[in-house]
Amino acid sequence: MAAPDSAPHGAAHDGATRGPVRVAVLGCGVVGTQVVRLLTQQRDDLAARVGAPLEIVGVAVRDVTAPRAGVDPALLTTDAEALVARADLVIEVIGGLEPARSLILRAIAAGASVVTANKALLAADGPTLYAAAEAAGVDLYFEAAVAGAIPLVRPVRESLAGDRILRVLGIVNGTTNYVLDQMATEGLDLSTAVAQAQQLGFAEADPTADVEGFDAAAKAAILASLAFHTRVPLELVHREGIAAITADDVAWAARTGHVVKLLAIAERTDEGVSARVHPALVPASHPLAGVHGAFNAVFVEAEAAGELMFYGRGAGGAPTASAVLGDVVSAARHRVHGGLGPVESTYADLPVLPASAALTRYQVRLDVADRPGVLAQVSAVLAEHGVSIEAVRQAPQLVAADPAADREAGPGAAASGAPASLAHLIITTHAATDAALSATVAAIAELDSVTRVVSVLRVEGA
Ligand SMILES: NC(=O)c1ccc[n+]([C@@H]2O[C@H](COP(=O)([O-])OP(=O)(O)OC[C@H]3O[C@@H](n4cnc5c(N)ncnc54)[C@H](O)[C@@H]3O)[C@@H](O)[C@H]2O)c1
Ligand SMILES: N[C@@H](CCO)C(=O)O
Ligand code: NA
Repeated sequence: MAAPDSAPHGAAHDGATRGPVRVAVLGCGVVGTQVVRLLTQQRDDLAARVGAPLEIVGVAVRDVTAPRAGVDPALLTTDAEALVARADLVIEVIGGLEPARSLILRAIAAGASVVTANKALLAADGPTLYAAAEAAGVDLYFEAAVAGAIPLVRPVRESLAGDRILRVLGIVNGTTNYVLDQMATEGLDLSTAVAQAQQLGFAEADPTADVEGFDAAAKAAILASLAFHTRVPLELVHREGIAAITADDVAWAARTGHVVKLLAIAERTDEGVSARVHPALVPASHPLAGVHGAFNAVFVEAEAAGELMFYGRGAGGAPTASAVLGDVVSAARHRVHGGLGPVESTYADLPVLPASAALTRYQVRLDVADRPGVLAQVSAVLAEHGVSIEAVRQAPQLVAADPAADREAGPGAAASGAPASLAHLIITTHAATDAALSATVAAIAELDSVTRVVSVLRVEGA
């Protein structure tokens, strides 16, 4: 059958059209440049896979004079609003809430399908976008928003749609994994490693989003919502970043057979669902401990499927563009042949529990006076709070050699005049709630024999 001359316009899903699918790209930074490159270089393959050519009708940028390798300057425009009105398919790779949200809504209202990599926006206001797309009968795809190149959104939404997902656990932020890995293997400090991640194109425009766990929390909210068919708002995702992780934490992790990782965990229990992001000690023998650089890895546990592991590049221009292009092909095929991708599924509407209810093991490191009865005092506090000890290890610690530690040791320690015998206690607990552990640690810190609570880290994956 000969292709008609007219291009598919607006929400035309009649399957009769075979003209080019008009594609607008919004944003031409790390990801956008690679999206344009792939759209250009893979033009013939993409046309064959879609069933019609993909025609780039424009690339919206802030500054048309900035050099962009491999992007035809004639395509650049600063008028994103006019551009979306001329497209059948809009790729949003600007990031952030505005103007991305308004442009996506404008595109949807004009009948265009949308592909976005914007987890911040989806986690903050996904339901508005999903509802608009569903009402307009267009696709909204976002594989690149979670774990970059790794197919994860599609498997959770589609491949596992017949199963019951119980848990999602993994590393979903490439920047923080890169940083923690560089601290562990190269001895770099946090800020140097973050600067490297920025240069390599892994980090968000504001890398605080990575370091403070906002990026991972957004991904956890998206994953939990998809996995449990329940809206899990970003505000209910417990979030701790890696800013407080020290070289000392990383070194002690290694000494105790662990690696520090920033984990995102979404769980379903009989009571409801929860999502949390925090650094955790992972046993060196666990597969997640072997995830280096900006790689991501996610375990999905489903009732019938059992445990599945997804691994690959979670950040970077080309890997992220790969996920964007996969979505572009799906959405463009629907423009050409008819059909729609999955819509938001929230029918289960399970209670979203505070993550403080989650049970985890902890490792608590303390500087204590090395004298009889100290261990008994510390153990008594744990017992009083119902926190059960799994293991205790003691190591000599020359705390008096560290002036900062002397200051923190407080007047009591100074009065004792003590170059004293100090020890480092590493206590691993059995599973406890956040609330029980926090109360325990506060009480331990009050003991005269405890000069410093050095760190409290969760232990996962054992
Ligand atoms: N970089 C990655 O590894 C990665 C991975 C997965 C997802 N993402 C997501 O992809 C999106 C883009 O990320 P990035 O790393 O390419 O960011 P980037 O900062 O490199 O690129 C964004 C571009 O958008 C431009 N822009 C800003 N406002 C604009 C406007 N009003 N009109 C047109 N252009 C505008 C900026 O000038 C910039 O060039 C974000 O949502 C990000 O979270 C990035
Ligand atoms: N800044 C993000 C990009 C991928 O979403 C990361 O480091 O993982
Ligand atoms: Na992905």
